[in-house]
Amino acid sequence: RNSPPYTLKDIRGPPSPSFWLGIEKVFHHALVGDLEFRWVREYGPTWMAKGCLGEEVLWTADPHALQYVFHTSGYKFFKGIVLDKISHLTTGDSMAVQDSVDHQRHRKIMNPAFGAAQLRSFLPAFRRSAARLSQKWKETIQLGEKTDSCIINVENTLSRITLDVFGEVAFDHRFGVFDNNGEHSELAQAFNNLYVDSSLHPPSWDLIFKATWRYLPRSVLSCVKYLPTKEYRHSSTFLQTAIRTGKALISEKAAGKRSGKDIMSILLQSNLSEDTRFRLSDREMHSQIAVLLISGHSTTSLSLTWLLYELSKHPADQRRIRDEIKAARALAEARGDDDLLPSDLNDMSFTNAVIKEGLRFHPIVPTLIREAKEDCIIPLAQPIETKSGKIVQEISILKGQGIRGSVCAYNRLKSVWGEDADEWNPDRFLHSKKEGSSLGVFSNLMTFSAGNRACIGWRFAILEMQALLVELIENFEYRLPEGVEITRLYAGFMIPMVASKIDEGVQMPLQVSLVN
Ligand code: HEM
Repeated sequence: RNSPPYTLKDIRGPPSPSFWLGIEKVFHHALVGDLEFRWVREYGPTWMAKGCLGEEVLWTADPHALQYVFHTSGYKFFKGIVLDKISHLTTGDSMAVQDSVDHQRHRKIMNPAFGAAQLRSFLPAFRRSAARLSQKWKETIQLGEKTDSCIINVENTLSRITLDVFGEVAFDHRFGVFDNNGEHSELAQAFNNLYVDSSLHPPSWDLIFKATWRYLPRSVLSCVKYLPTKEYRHSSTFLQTAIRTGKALISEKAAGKRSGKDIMSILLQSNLSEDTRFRLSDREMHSQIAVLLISGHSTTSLSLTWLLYELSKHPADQRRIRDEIKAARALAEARGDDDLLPSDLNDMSFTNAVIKEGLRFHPIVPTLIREAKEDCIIPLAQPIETKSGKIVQEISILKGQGIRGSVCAYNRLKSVWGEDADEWNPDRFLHSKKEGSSLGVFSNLMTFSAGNRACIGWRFAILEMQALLVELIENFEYRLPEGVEITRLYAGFMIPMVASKIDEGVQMPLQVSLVN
């Protein structure tokens, strides 16, 4: 080592506006990414910022630091008491709150349901739901004043169709949310505004309250769910609904009413291990349904929503995708196939480059939170200057210190993506020399995280995005409506809202026209 290990105290970063709130309040009110992009410009890809009660937190977008924290260090970092507790409130004893050996046990049972071959069998269901969505938009347009175009809140319909298709492929169950706007679905109601209620613009008292959790005994923390605020009430209601739904689905399967190749059936099958130590308990199994519901549909629908937003600003890219679809369809027809196969979707190089650029530009999980379980040294790819002017290439972290992995800032690092990293340019993925990924599970992006806790559903998400995007670009053109300003806010996920209509909740109104 050519320099002594520097601790968090030595690392430069933005000044803290207050001891009580640190940068937390400002962070939760800023447009997603704006502060982190600015801090990277000012301090380099690694900096220190104080959280509530003066807590020193290391923020990093540095590829080596991210690789170490999320991948090579194994289970040396966990999500921290606050995130664990919040995840527990909404997903019970799911894999999202497990650590070390238990987490490995959960992943082992879940993995078979997310293999590439298994996922390919979901494509017809994705394509059917894409066709339903497209039919619905056509009807909406034809009923409108102009008959060839109208403004559609694409976020709302995408979120409902992805929940329905998730019910089908994950549980062999029809939630029926898409057709009736979710009015008769207890589950859809439980989802309604879940993220906004729980995480948008948290009040100061709550940020400070959460910062005290690390000092509270577990018995006190277990009472948090009874707090009469929107966040805690809504999270508990969601969990109860999801667990009730899970129990009903599992008993239907046990009674032989449903069977098949859906995710739940494979999970139940893979939980039949002879050795009970490797099985999931009933409670863990029900909780898995909650985590799958939370992570399995709004993630994809929000990512697609942001992608359509970006395409609305880049009509030439829409045309290029449409040309590619035409060529792929011609090949499929020549083969005698009615629809595109997974291999056709994978061969559409520009369309896939657009999906990658969308995931790079708008990662819906913009920041990942971790806490060190033991002292360790974090390596840096890009050296930084300390407060005393030393240039350092590693930082010493103590047990209990917090880390924020800045996915949005890493995804725009010039050293990784080139000088035009802040611009939308799908072609970068066509011309990049390096194939495969060196960080994360997909295309060198951190969007699905990395290592043993990386997104288990990333292949699922890509296939579903391909299937929906092809339908939605083949049939429609998108533009931003006049005078509408979309804003990116943090509510657990990066959500879109209309700047002047925050009180209307999550939405992405786009001008959608029929393709001539
Ligand atoms: C574009 C869509 C998606 C994105 C951007 C995304 C992103 C992520 C990220 C960043 C994590 C890591 C969170 C952390 O470590 O704090 C994660 C975990 C997870 N994701 Fe996804 N996800 C997507 C789609 C999906 C889908 C479709 C499923 C299920 C079908 C899914 C299931 C999960 C699960 C179960 C975990 C927890 C894994 C664990 O703790 O081991 N995700 N996802």
